[in-house]
Amino acid sequence: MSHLFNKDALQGRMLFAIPKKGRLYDKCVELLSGADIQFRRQNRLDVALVHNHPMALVFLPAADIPRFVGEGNVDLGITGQDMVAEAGEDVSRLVAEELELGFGKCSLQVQVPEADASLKEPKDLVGRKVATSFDKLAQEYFAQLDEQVNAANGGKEPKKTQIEYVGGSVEAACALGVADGIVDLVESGETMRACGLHAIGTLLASQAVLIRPVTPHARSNQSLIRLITSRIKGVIAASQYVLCQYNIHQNDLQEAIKVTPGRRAATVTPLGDKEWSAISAMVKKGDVATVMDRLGEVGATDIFTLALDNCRT
Ligand SMILES: Nc1ncnc2c1ncn2[C@@H]1O[C@H](COP(=O)(O)OP(=O)(O)OP(=O)(O)O)[C@@H](O)[C@H]1O
Ligand SMILES: O=P(O)(O)OC[C@H]1O[C@H](OP(=O)(O)OP(=O)(O)O)[C@H](O)[C@@H]1O
Repeated sequence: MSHLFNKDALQGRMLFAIPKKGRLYDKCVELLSGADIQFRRQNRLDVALVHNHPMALVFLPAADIPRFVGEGNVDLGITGQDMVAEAGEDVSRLVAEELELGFGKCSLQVQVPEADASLKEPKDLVGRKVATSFDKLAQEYFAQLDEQVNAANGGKEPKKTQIEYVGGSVEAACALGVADGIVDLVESGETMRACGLHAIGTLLASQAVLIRPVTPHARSNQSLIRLITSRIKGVIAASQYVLCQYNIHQNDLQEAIKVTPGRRAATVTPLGDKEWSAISAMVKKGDVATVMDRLGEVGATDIFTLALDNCRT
């Protein structure tokens, strides 16, 4: 069998980088399936050829994906916004965010032991030790705080926060005496609480994103990139929206459309009874109950919603 990492096997194929493991992996596989991107990932292989398109999936560490995308080694990629930010300005300026994917939502936060009453805000860590896997972002964040604190001190005995890189299990650093505080990701807060930590500051909020190079590679198959991007947008929209339908009297039509403006515009279909129209419009899943209440108030009848299996936006 020829090796998939052999250049010839990938020749002429659009390359799509996917996190090889971790928090984003399962959601990415689900998304690829929704977009009908068919592949079989062989055990231990980090490249999979796609059966039904001239493309290949490249499974890479989430942290490396911004650079591979920015430098045009791959045509599309999925990673976290935190990873793009941590890759630094030299990389992030080469990366265009095509779409927020609505999963992998978390925040990068400054956390300290709850028991340490001397640490109430991030500035209290100035001059002390902070452990993190996000050393670039933490350096920038604390460099600013150091400057503020030192300026307020009139330049006397300037302090510098020490950022310690750790590759994982960052939450253990305080208990192990490695650091006074940490900068790590928080979603539910369970890990943080289980370790007796609490958050005293936020560096950024993040979610998974579809990214592409700002300057596409000359070899890139632009029409396939557009097709795959549009399919992914459709799968994401279908997961975030429902279709809302109802009937409305002409006198109430304008008010009802204000409640359901749709993504671009609501579809208005005349009914047999000329004074009435049927409306269909996409509504954000989280807004459905309120929108239905409001429609009832403005006189809509026969209001219902339909789940979207897939769509193109
Ligand atoms: N608890 C979480 N909730 C939601 N999204 C998260 C969470 N933790 C991480 N992420 C997102 O997933 C990305 C990858 O994180 P993950 O912890 O899976 O890293 P990894 O180093 O690739 O995998 P592993 O931890 O298995 O080594 C992060 O950059 C972030 O965008
Ligand atoms: O707020 P929570 O919902 O508890 O999530 C936060 C945890 O998730 C991430 O780690 P992950 O579990 O992915 O493993 P890792 O520490 O090996 O990166 C992050 O580093 C936190 O430890």
